[in-house]
Amino acid sequence: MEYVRDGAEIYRRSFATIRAEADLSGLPEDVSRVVVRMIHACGMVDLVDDVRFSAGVVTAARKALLDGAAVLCDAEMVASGVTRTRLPAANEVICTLRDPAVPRLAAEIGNTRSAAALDLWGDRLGGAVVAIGNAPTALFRLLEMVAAGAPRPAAVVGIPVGFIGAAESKEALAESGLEYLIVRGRRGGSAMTAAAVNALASEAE
Ligand SMILES: C/C1=C2N=C(/C=C3N=C(/C(C)=C4\N[C@@](C)([C@@H]5N=C1[C@](C)(CCC(=O)O)[C@H]5CC(=O)O)[C@@](C)(CC(=O)O)[C@@H]4CCC(=O)O)[C@@](C)(CC(=O)O)[C@@H]\3CCC(=O)O)C(C)(C)[C@@H]/2CCC(=O)O
Repeated sequence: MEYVRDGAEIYRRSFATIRAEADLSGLPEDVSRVVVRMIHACGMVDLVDDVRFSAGVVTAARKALLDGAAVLCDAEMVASGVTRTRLPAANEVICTLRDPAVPRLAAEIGNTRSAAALDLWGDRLGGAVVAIGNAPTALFRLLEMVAAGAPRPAAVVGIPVGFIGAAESKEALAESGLEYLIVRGRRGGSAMTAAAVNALASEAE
């Protein structure tokens, strides 16, 4: 069968197609590189219309990663999607969702396991890069924790997907004063979020 078999060539053509079809003209170059990779992960060139970000998010996330910050993820799917070789300082990639304490914590706080898992991030939250790609309740919980005085992360890639709470949690992040990158509305997901972290982690495409 006739198809492209060279991985590097597939990536090159994909990124060229995205840059030809997506209107990236309203984005600063550093954000545009991240959005290209997010589009690459989901195949939707109109995603760019819904991307919102704070002015310093790419600089803040990149500096944090260069300084060795951890990447804190809401779901194993996000953590699995982060390409370790792209991380500049052998950064830890952490997801606490499967910790045996999480179901009990969730019952105690009356929230989902995804939200309760954040309570195990502890001191690692200060200066970290947070990547939330699945659970709106995890993003809400992060904002509650920061509002209650928890250490502030360096940047938040907040792209949970879905119908219940996804849009609202992302709007709340944009209003929080944290450095943020979101996709407004229902769209999001673990693959797109991991792709954003991978773009933030490395200058190279
Ligand atoms: C309500 C939940 C939603 N899940 C979505 C989409 C996907 N979730 C997958 C998987 C495998 C997981 N989802 C959990 C996080 C699970 N999902 C929920 C919760 C019930 C509540 C989260 C919330 O509303 O904020 C949540 C369980 C919890 O108590 O926190 C997961 C932990 C469930 C489990 O396996 O135990 C698990 C995460 C596994 C991991 O660590 O990676 C899907 C693959 C669905 C599937 O299995 O078919 C899919 C992945 C989407 C993605 O790109 O990440 C929604 C749509 C996000 C939804 C929340 C919003 C809504 O409108 O319903």
